[in-house]
Amino acid sequence: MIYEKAPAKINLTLDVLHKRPDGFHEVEMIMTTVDLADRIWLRLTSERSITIKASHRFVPNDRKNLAYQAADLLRKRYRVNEGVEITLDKNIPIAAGLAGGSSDAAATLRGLNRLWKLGLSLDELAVLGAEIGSDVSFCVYGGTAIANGRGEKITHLSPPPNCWVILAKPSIGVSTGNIYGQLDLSTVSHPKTAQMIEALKEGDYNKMCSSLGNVLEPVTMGLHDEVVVLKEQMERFGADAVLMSGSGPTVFGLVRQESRVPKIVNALKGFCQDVHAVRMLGERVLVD
Ligand SMILES: C[C@@](CO)(OP(=O)(O)O)[C@H](O)COP(=O)(O)OP(=O)(O)OC[C@H]1O[C@@H](n2ccc(N)nc2=O)[C@H](O)[C@@H]1O
Ligand SMILES: Nc1ncnc2c1ncn2[C@@H]1O[C@H](COP(=O)(O)OP(=O)(O)O)[C@@H](O)[C@H]1O
Repeated sequence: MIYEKAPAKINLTLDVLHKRPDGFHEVEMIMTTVDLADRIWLRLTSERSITIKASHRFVPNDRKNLAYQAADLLRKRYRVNEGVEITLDKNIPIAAGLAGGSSDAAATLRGLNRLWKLGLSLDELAVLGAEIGSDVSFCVYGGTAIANGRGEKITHLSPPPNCWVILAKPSIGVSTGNIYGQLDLSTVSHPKTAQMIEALKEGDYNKMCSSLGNVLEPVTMGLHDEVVVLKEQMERFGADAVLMSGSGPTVFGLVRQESRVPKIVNALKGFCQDVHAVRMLGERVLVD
């Protein structure tokens, strides 16, 4: 039995440069992993099947599950004859902009590489991950990186300065495809990506806070007032800086001073059920 941790990511920046002929958007985004994670167990089975056991009622337990797709891809590509039972203990909110499914797929790739003794490097797993979804390559490594292309071209960056991250997810779901589809590139205000890279390099917390930006935030906010209200409340309760992650609807607040965290969490819990206070992980997965 092999165990893998599948952490969530947040977007410190998310910029869209243009729409591509293949329908995807060319992005430039800085992501970092946080200490809110799904837990995954992989067990060899004698039958050649892939079985998913998921603890959450909104998570599919068939081939629609991204962890299933990761196992199926590896099995076919490397002609593996063994089967696997994948048990997912979900802690990351679903369809939240936190890459939960992508991280499960990435952890499955890392774990099966060990269980099936395939001897692949993280770089090779990241290339395979891109076939499953745009965020899977980043999740293979974790840590902090800038992603280009449709999200699969990864350049590693310095970890963020230490702070708390408060995540709050309103009880609505958004479709990533729909949010990208409604983006009007003629009106976007681009985030300060270069300044964010400097902030990470210098370990400058205040500069990191003032460099946060996400071009998808106004799109999701235009569709869901809950996200606008949540961002305003988090700012009012005292987070140092607040941004929506990915295509949303999760909003995160950065807080440097530990003593302020419980107050902000309790205030948010008054009107939002899904609130987590976590640390940035910052560092990459240690392998190979
Ligand atoms: C917005 C981001 C930011 O990290 O994350 P989430 O909000 O999902 O966490 C990602 O770009 C989401 O990546 P991911 O969720 O893996 O997307 P995919 O499954 O590859 O694509 C879902 C749909 O989103 C759109 N899409 C995705 C990526 C991209 N660069 N351009 C796009 O236009 C396409 O319509 C695609 O059909
Ligand atoms: N392992 C998984 N965990 C969560 N959702 C999954 C998984 N596999 C497939 N899905 C599907 O992917 C959709 C998006 O889920 P998720 O990855 O949590 O969102 P996001 O990309 O916004 O972070 C869900 O609606 C769910 O049906």
